[in-house]
Amino acid sequence: MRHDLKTSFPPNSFGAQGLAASARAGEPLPSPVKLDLRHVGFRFGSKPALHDISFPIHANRVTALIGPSGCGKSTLLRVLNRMADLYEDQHAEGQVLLDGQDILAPDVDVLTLRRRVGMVTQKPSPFPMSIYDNVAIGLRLNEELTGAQLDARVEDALRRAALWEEVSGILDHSALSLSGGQQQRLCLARTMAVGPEVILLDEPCSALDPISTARIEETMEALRSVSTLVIVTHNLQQAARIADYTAFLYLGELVEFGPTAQMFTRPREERTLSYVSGRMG
Ligand SMILES: Nc1ncnc2c1ncn2[C@@H]1O[C@H](COP(=O)(O)OP(=O)(O)OP(=O)(O)O)[C@@H](O)[C@H]1O
Repeated sequence: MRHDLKTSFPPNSFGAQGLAASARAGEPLPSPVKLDLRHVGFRFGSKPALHDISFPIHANRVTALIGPSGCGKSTLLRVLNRMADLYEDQHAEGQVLLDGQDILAPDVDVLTLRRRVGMVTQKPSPFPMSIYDNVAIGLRLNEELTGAQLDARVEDALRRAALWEEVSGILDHSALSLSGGQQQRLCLARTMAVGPEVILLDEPCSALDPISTARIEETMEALRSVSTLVIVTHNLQQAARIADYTAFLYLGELVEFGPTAQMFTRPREERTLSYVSGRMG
């Protein structure tokens, strides 16, 4: 069933028409599939959390994962760089093809995978070392750079993460002395610095003020030319502003996936319509 937002929503319903207005216009330009999720499932011990999820993540595009709290957004993001490998009782099923190769296969080198698919977690986790070293550590491990080149790359990553102006004079201070929002931007800089092909962002702006949020959104926009981005967000306005594609999850299932403009203006599913109109929280 197709819906016309103009007739489906009462005038004072939660921002649906605003979302429609701010949704990225039209169809995203075609691009190859970077990650292809095929029948992905996930269990915490015997408790299922994701069921039979299949959709493509397009290269050099931003894909937003939206849905009510507990629907499995973070769990799905963690599947994409095999974070769950750290826990014995957590199990993913199905296939996730990265450039055609299944990253859930047992013989995949997880460290190499995580260099290609970087993640910024919801709760910032800076290393207990200086601000500078937090960003430089991955660069030192992966590339041979002179001191000046390293300095330039650290500065560039911190600028893109909208943090440089706050930390340029205290680069040798402990990262743990930063505020929560600053730590989150530091973790974003750390991930971006090594140039992963895919960047997974779990609520990257949840602890940020509006100015930092706008800077991060600009960064995501710019990163699309070099990376593929997957972002979990509760902020539907943000999804509408920055995502080319949106996947709506509910109770561990994929309800609908499509171009963001379509998801916010002409969703195919009644449940998507309820969620984007604020009738389902
Ligand atoms: N370590 C865990 N052990 C057992 N169950 C878990 C664990 N982590 C998450 N879950 C469950 O898995 C389901 C999905 O959780 P997940 O954190 O992925 O949801 P979410 O959509 O990201 O939620 P939120 O928007 O609140 O962050 C929930 O039912 C949650 O209770």
